[in-house]
Amino acid sequence: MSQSLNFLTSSSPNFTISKHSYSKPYVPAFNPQFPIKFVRKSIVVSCSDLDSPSPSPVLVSSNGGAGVPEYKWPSPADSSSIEVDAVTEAELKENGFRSTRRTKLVCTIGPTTCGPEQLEALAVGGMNVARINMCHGTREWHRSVIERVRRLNEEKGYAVAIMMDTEGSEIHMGDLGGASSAKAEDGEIWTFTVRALDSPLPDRTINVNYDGFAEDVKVGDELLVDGGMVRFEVIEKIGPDVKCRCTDPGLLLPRANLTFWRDGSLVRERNAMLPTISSKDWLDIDFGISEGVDFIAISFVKSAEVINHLRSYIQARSRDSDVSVIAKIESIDSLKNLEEIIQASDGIMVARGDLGAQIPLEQVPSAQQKIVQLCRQLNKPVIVASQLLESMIEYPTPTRAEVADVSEAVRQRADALMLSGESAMGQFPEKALAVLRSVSLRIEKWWRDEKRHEVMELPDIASSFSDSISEEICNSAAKMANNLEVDALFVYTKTGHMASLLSRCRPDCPIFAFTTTTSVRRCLNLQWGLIPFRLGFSEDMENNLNKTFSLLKARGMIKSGDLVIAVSDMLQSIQVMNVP
Ligand SMILES: Nc1ncnc2c1ncn2[C@@H]1O[C@H](COP(=O)(O)OP(=O)(O)O)[C@@H](O)[C@H]1O
Ligand SMILES: C=C(OP(=O)(O)O)C(=O)O
Ligand SMILES: [K+]
Ligand SMILES: [Mg+2]
Repeated sequence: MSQSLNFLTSSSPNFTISKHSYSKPYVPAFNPQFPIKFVRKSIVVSCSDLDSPSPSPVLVSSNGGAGVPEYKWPSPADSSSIEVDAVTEAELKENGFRSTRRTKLVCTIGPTTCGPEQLEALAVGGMNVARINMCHGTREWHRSVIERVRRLNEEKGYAVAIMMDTEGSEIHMGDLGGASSAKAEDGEIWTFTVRALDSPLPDRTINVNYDGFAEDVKVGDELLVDGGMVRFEVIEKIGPDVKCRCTDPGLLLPRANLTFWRDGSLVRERNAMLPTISSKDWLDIDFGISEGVDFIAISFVKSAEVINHLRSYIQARSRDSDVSVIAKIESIDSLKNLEEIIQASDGIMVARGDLGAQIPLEQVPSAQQKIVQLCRQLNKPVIVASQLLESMIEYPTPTRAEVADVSEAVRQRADALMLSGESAMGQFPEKALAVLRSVSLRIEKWWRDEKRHEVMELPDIASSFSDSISEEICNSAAKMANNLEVDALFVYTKTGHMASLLSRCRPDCPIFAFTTTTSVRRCLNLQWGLIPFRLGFSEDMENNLNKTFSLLKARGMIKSGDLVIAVSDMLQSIQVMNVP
């Protein structure tokens, strides 16, 4: 029979506890405003209806470790079962709590990964979120990807969430008349035109999507493709055609972003007035809502206003769905209005591709650090995106510099890392994902081994007294978890808020987040350190804990003696206990 300490927020004298034996003194760092009552009581494990083992995904074939392991998910979940994704469950069983990965992984799906087998390989490889980029492909293509991911989740027990990324209305090239790329050589003259041309396009001709392009550029301007991957100088304007000489050769990719620079600064003429959400974007957003995507990422956000507008639009369109809105930080304006944008959004993407085309490249790392830090302070998940493993589009191993870049993002405790071209059209999507996974695990292990608890000033963000209590509880529980070296934090949360507050503290142990709805569970996929479970639970915490213990034990995910700390948003308490 195990003991638990129930810390209620009412008045009582001091009490000391320690791991397992409760003998070593430990003083929890509670806010003195909330005197704590420590109630010593035991938990009775006699939930007869729950004691029977619940189904778990069965590994049908592992393919000798070479291919995609095949899992079969048994009968649909009933009210007494617990749902966790098959990959996490296998990891937990194999490696135990401590070594589960904390940093989440997002993969852009494209031509090389849209098939069911490739999607499954990514799911097995640790993809938490699949991103579809509405810049490319047709809605039918995207719909089929969404359907395949959904089917995998249902049939094989994964929990991959879906993020739809809007095109935005910045200037970009056309689709190269169907070619997958075009090489621009030094000194070559290319024509950039706003004329609607039929495919195949004349040689060395590029369509531009923005009608004002030919009027806005001036002879002598520098034209940057993809933030400088290829550069041209404008040498002549002939009506709708702009002749340019290539000054930095490189590969032109379909629909690549275009910026133009004059006297060393980005030119923002009428293109700066283009709406953040274009009419095509609105149709894509309608598509995303009706397909029930989990996240909508908005490109080139300039201010909080557009995010607020989109939110009310989503609410009006679908009262019962909760699509999370992710703001992409990739423009000068978004940097100016950073805090208000973060406050207004459900999450942020550091979209370094376009950001690096709008501010000097050497400013991108400090901008990233600042955004990641601010997001954590304001409790919003943050994704670091673009070119993390760019060379792996072509090569099976990353460069040392790329590994260092990934490590740095992990070290900054970003919630998630994202693959773009590496997984969308590269030759080694699974290998690239494996690199993200192994580098994340290595850095996370290193800081645990070195006891590098992240000390960060976390400002109070609560807007009500009740929220303040939740926040204090989570801060204290996370600190206790580190000091007591517990095996896991458990959080019972209906909206996911309390789970995110724990994640914000970046504790040393994994956070098992139990939530009642599938949509909340999928959204938690993006947040650092959270292992989301779907579980029916009641207001009765003791019952919830017993139920969870027996279900998890039956599945081999925890064992007697494991030390856990449990918090919930129904009963504002912290409980410390060994699994009975
Ligand atoms: N749905 C798709 N269909 C075809 N190609 C795609 C698709 N999604 C992504 N890609 C390819 O992968 C590359 C990298 O993806 P991403 O970074 O999302 O787009 P972008 O390069 O436009 O910013 C794209 O440039 C494009 O070549
Ligand atoms: C992620 C980004 O956006 P997209 O790939 O849509 O251009 C980026 O610019 O870094
Ligand atoms: K996009
Ligand atoms: Mg971008």
